[in-house]
Amino acid sequence: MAATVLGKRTRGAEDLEGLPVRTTSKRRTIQPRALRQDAPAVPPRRTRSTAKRLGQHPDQENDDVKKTLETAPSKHTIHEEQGRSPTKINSHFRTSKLVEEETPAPIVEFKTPQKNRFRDALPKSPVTPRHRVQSTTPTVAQSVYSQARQLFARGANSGRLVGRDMEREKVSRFIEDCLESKKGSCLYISGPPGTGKSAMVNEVCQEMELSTVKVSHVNCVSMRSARDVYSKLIQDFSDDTEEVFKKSEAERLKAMFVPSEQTDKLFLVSLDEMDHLLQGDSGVLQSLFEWSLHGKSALMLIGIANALDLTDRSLPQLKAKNLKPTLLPFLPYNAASIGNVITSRLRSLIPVGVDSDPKFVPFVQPAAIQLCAKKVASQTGDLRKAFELIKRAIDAIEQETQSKLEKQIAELADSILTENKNLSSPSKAGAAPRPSTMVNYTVVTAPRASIAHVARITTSAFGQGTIQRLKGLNLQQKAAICSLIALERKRREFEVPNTPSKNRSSAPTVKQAFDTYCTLCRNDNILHPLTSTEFKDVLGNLETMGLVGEYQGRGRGGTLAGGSDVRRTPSKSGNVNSTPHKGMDEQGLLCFVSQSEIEGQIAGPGEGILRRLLRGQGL
Ligand SMILES: Nc1ncnc2c1ncn2[C@@H]1O[C@H](COP(=O)(O)OP(=O)(O)OP(=O)(O)O)[C@@H](O)[C@H]1O
Repeated sequence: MAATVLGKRTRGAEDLEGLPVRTTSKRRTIQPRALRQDAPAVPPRRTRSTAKRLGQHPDQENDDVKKTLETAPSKHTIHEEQGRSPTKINSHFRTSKLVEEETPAPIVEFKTPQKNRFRDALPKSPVTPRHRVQSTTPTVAQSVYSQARQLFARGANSGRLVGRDMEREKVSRFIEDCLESKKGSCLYISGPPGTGKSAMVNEVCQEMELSTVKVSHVNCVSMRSARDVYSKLIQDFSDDTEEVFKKSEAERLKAMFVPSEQTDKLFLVSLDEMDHLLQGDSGVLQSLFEWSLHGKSALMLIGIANALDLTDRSLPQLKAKNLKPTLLPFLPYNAASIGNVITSRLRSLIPVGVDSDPKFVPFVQPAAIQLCAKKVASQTGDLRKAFELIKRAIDAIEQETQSKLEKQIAELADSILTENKNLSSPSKAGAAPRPSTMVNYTVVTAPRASIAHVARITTSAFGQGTIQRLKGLNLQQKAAICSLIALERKRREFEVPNTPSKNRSSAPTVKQAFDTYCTLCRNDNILHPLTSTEFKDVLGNLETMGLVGEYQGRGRGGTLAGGSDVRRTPSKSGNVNSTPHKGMDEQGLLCFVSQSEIEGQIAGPGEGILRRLLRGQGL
């Protein structure tokens, strides 16, 4: 027996000779080739060139090799050897001293394989996905509408604030004055939610040179208690760890904000939603205001909340001490300002260099923006609400466009199948219009949300159904709706059934609506009609309520309700304020109220008049 490097005892050549061959294990019966006396040595491989050098014909050489291979143990034998455990092979070679001497083979190092042979076969072990992997359809997920939607998502950073120049100026001046005088002060900004207070303070602070000032923006909603504000300010401003155990946080802050000695250090603290601090210890807010209004103050304090009189009401001691913060109220946005913000955000999506009409607004038609703006301005003036509505309008037009495309594709597939069936007819496949896909649309060409989309959305968003709004109408407003419904019904009756008619895809104009209204009113002197201007004002009011809307034309695959008109002629699209007025007589008009809805709401005074108008006799 001989020992292997690993100390395992293996059988030497001598031992092998004396031992009986076990027939049960085939592997063990096979002797190493080197030990087999009958095994001829495998000649070294020779190439054609070496054969030539030796003066042999290459084919003769091949013959020799063939013969040798016939007599030599087959490759299989070698495989069998290779199939052995490397440890065994290793020990085998070490014990074959004789062989080593005769044929000095290169030392081959056999590594003991790890148990798991294929452990490292893959660079990363595969993991079975736990959830269904969803493949998103690029046409929908990455459509051109996505970027528009993102612009109106909550917290989206979408460029500089639009308008609010006076407020911007006041905030900047407050900070500049403090910097110049090297003295702190206090500014209290109030206003309803979504009026741009926080955004304005952040923007001004970012745009100003405040490298010499220590700045901290605190959102008081995120503070668990009023005292947490102290901790936050200490954390942001103080690097003096020595005083931690000597003084309270309030004392340390006071020493910083009202320094006993003259110092150039200035601190800027903005407290957003600061009314939250009043729920707990109002002393914290009181102290901060007092420090900022102190004669030696180094604290520029900007407090932000909704209530205009918060400082007077909740911090009465300030008044008692004759300390008055500068007040800056942010008034709610009016319809024009809301419209401007939305328009400017949408227009920011038009790529630089794209030649477009300066009045063109992508994704949402100007009239629809105006309706949204008017709606929001009449309710809260909260820009966030307006953004939400526009986002939903974009969703709606995207879905509508997508389903239209799918319908077109289905129709195209149908027509191809029909043509294939009828092989005798010449193929028109080449002539069939190819439906475009969502990815083919650009910011400029994508169908836009219309006033009808926004009307539908505002109706559900403001929780007031059509019925509710109809109830609040006066007689003339109801009369206008009744005559519009009568006119539309009459137009439908004149249409030839089952033929795509021009009439069906167009809407009555404002002029037609007015003429109809006058005709119906004068019929048996039912009602004294309004003048044209008065009638248009009535339509304007109804439009603001989302009961009627401007017809936007058919455009690219547009529908009566939500069609897109990508590039309308300036004369039509120039009407940013979509309220019908003089010169807009040819403007198409849509009524979003159905006959059954108005019928249910015309009970009471003037019911007879309205019913007769609705019947449309004499048209
Ligand atoms: N003039 C503007 N131009 C563009 N975006 C604006 C404008 N005003 C407000 N916004 C946007 O409206 C959203 C709400 O603004 P902000 O948070 O500043 O309102 P706020 O008055 O502080 O409301 P709250 O009182 O609820 O905190 C933000 O996304 C902001 O970017």
